[in-house]
Amino acid sequence: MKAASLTSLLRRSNAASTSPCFLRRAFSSEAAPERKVAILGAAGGIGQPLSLLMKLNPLVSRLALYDIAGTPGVAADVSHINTRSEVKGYAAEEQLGEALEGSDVVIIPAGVPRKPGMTRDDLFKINAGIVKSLCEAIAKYCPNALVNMISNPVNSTVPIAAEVFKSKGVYDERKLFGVTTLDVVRAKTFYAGKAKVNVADVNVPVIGGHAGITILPLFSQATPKANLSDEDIKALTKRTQDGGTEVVEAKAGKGSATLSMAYAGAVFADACLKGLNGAPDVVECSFVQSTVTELPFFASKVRLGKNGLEEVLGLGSLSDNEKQGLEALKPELKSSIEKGVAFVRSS
Ligand SMILES: NC(=O)c1ccc[n+]([C@@H]2O[C@H](COP(=O)([O-])OP(=O)(O)OC[C@H]3O[C@@H](n4cnc5c(N)ncnc54)[C@H](O)[C@@H]3O)[C@@H](O)[C@H]2O)c1
Ligand SMILES: O=C(O)C[C@H](O)C(=O)O
Repeated sequence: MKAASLTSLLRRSNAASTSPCFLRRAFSSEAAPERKVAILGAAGGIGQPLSLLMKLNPLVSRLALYDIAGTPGVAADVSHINTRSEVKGYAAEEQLGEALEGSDVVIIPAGVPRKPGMTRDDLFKINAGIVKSLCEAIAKYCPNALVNMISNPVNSTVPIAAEVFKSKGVYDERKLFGVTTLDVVRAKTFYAGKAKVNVADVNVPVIGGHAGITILPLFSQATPKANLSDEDIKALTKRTQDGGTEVVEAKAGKGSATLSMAYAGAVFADACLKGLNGAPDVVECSFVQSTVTELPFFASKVRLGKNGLEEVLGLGSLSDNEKQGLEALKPELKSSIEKGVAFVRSS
């Protein structure tokens, strides 16, 4: 596939929230401001295709690729692509500061993935420490950057990041995002298949968190409307909640979703960049600090703008099953959030 057609794919994926007139300006690199994006974990299963997709994004002028292993090869490879951004690879911990300095957006897919039989929470032991140390560096070198947290368990790693930033005196809730876009991507794909509508026209909000039943797709708000039975909606909900496990099992020990996640991560980072650049009506779902429920963090539709998170949007009206799903997810989400907070406070 030619680079031009991949970038137009990214363009189309966000077309619902932007006017065609804006798109013409935003995707002309001459008009776009300088923006640095850093990817931490850039040589991994997600990191590599995500690096490729961010290299294809004309809103990026500098791309910093950081990993503790394998970065030089990935950076050299990606840097040969004839698109706007200048690529630099950073391979060792002492180079992390330089990788981060001046970043507008930092994307974090660093950490271990699941194997069959594991929950996302089983990754906490290893990934909590990785995320904590990376966030300490972000607090030091680019405290104003928007942080896009991909590393699992997202329900805990986002609170970990918040606590680290608070402890360093740099926390700004408008800058921290748990990336739940893959849940939306899946919900759209599965809904389009069942409803037999064009997937490019589909919108489905997904709320809650990013693990099992904490992932709550709101198919009652899906558009275009389709006359699906309760059984169909239940099956779609379960498939969306189990989407990650479906991939983990299919990969049979060789990791979890990487390509679809790279796509989802690129869509969300693109939305952050558009917001920073002043595009109107940039709306995505994300796991953020929130007051829409009694939980301190929650995924819902959010509006992105020049300062990052401009507005956490309400949940809208829920079906009875969705209301039950919302109450059912709260205890698990609460305990995952508390686990992340406690990890930082006790260390
Ligand atoms: N949010 C989501 O929807 C979503 C989707 C898929 C995967 N994930 C998560 O993303 C993470 C990465 O998955 P993957 O498949 O890319 O794993 P991977 O093992 O293929 O890659 C992880 C990369 O992180 C690097 N890394 C480890 N410690 C690091 C550190 N301290 N600093 C910088 N880099 C470091 C490794 O060297 C490796 O290259 C996992 O935790 C996975 O569960 C999240
Ligand atoms: O399922 C996983 O472990 C990875 C990721 O969270 C996903 O949803 O694919």
